[in-house]
Amino acid sequence: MKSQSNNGLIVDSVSFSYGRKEALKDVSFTVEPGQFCALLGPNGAGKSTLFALLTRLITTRQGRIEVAGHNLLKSPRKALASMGVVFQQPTLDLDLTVAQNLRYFAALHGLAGRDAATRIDAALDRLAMRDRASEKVRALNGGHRRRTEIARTLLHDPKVLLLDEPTVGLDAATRQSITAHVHEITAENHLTTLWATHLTDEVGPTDRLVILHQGRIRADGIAADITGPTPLADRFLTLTEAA
Ligand SMILES: Nc1ncnc2c1ncn2[C@@H]1O[C@H](COP(=O)(O)OP(=O)(O)OP(=O)(O)O)[C@@H](O)[C@H]1O
Repeated sequence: MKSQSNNGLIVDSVSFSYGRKEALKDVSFTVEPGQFCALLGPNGAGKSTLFALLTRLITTRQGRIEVAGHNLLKSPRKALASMGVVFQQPTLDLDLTVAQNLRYFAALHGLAGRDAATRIDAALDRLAMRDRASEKVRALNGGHRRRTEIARTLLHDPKVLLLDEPTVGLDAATRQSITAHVHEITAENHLTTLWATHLTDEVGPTDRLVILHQGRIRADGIAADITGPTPLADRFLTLTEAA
């Protein structure tokens, strides 16, 4: 996989250690534009460490990361500008309305006036949140807060979407609806989406699937090809039981 490039996401031979603790060991995979890729791993697999590297909260010189054709180490601004991120912990201001949260974020990206308003309306429409634009986030349930965050991350027209366990704490129906929204957005806008989760029911048979365990990739391919006739939950247990 050396030195090839695409407009999606490339993770090439990436390793990272916290002191002597190796959290990622020679991790390589690529996600193409238009693809929804589930990054599935149990607690401690290294998902958050990989997200921290992808968003440059931490850095490593071991390996290469490319985002929408931009090398994260050499062109961090362009790489980060191409990226939309939903972190595991919600980052909305609870005392602002949905629209105010989005307006603030748009301003951070240099978007204002009619352009910002149009983008905000379109993003809220996309997540079926337009009728809640003037509600304070504090009044929303967990699912609507997550939708607001996903709408917010679409405002600057990112090419690559990163979502770190975005359904944590939500009920099954809400998780299903948010997963479906993100699949649709990925296909419609030809986005490259990386969705970290430890829940096998969030992975569809046609999804791209990367299974991470103890910092190493245990499987990479289309989910149905990885599982064969075995249910994913069972296959996942087998792959992650092996040390
Ligand atoms: N700051 C840190 N210092 C030392 N070790 C760490 C640190 N952060 C994470 N680790 C270790 O690195 C490994 C990977 O952790 P990471 O949080 O990336 O996994 P994860 O897949 O995101 O798990 P979770 O689903 O529990 O968030 C784990 O063994 C964890 O204990």
